[in-house]
Amino acid sequence: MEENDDPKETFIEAPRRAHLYLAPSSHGDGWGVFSLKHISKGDIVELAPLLLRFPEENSEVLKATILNNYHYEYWAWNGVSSECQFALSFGYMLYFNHSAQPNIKYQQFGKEPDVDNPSRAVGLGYYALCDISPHVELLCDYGGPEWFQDRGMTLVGEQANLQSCGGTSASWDQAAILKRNSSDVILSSKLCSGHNDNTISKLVESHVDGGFEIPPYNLESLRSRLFSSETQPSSLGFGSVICTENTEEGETLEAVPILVLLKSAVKGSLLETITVEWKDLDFTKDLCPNDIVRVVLSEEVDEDRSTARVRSVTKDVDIHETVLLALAGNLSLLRRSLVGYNSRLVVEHDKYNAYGFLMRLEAIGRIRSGEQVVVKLPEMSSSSIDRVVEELALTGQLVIADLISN
Ligand SMILES: C[S@@+](CC[C@H](N)C(=O)[O-])C[C@H]1O[C@@H](n2cnc3c(N)ncnc32)[C@H](O)[C@@H]1O
Repeated sequence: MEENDDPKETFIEAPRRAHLYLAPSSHGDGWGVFSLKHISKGDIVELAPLLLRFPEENSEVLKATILNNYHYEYWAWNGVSSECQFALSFGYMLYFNHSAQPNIKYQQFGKEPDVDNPSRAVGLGYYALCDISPHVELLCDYGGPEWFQDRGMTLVGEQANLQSCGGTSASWDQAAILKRNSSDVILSSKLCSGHNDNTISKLVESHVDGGFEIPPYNLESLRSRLFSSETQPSSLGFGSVICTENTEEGETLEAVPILVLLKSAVKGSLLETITVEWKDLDFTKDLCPNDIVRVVLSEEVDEDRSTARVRSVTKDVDIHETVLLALAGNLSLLRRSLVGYNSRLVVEHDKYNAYGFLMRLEAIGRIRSGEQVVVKLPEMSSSSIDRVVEELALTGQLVIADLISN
């Protein structure tokens, strides 16, 4: 490789602790996940909790939105039979693209909840199947081409000259690297969601021992997690989002792509706890002339349920009918508060498609390294969350849970 071809030169200064970043993928026209640093075979590349157990009607809701392209499915015992349930992940794992020659694979930590053990919670950890060079896209196997066929999508990138474990030649995804430049690379620069090496080794140990049980969020703990003005982070687990370096007023703590959902789709579901409404946000530009935004939805294209396919469609809707969801990175795990906050969410970008919007977390005042990051949230959002958590407490549903109790 020629010296001036060094792909690293086209990147923004490496961030401090976050090794993963998002950039345009060579697999499809959306984002993909890349690593700034060399990853060794067996390393855990990402670890995040799962939001589990969507009630059946919410699973249908999920399928009718863009989240149909992002959820995980798992089988849970309902006391009589096993049933298919939906789960959503946090962190960057939401943005891993598919390859039949994957270089990462997931491992589940913790055991799924069931009727006898409703307090269990689960996390996912992705680990490297082989050594992976910096700036090579991290790709997992969605379970074959059927995943794309079911959604009426075209699978791309299988012939690309990629480094993968089963792959042949190139150690760099050259085409993708040349396509990128610093302005379209998103770095998770200054946050970590409370997991550290110690947490990871404990998780791995627990898994080897056959799983563990975790206390669920109940009404009280969820409310305090999201709305408390308490500034002391919990020592372990995913509950607290911590700033990893000194940050000045107005600087970006993290920027992630967001998904746009219809408000009617999330109302009353678990998703309501992790979404933000347009009116809760600050906008850096006049984004939506005529208040119209393009949303990606799903629709069933076959009446026969045994062969039903769901495909993505776009629709122009009024922004007041929509909510935004930021699952990648740490934004959905932030503690939200009406008081004692030190950051705010800002929406930035001039495109309206599902891959275009960026949600940026900006520091209000100076934030020191090690400090918990708390985001400002207007009062109205808390009432809807109260309703949801009360319902959850009544039905014993799990919400995002710490993987390790303190
Ligand atoms: C879980 S998301 C992955 C992140 C996505 N690229 C994004 O920007 O949001 C799954 C979606 O990524 C795209 N995708 C993933 N792997 C692909 C592949 N090998 N070929 C084409 N599209 C792919 C499809 O649009 C799919 O619905």
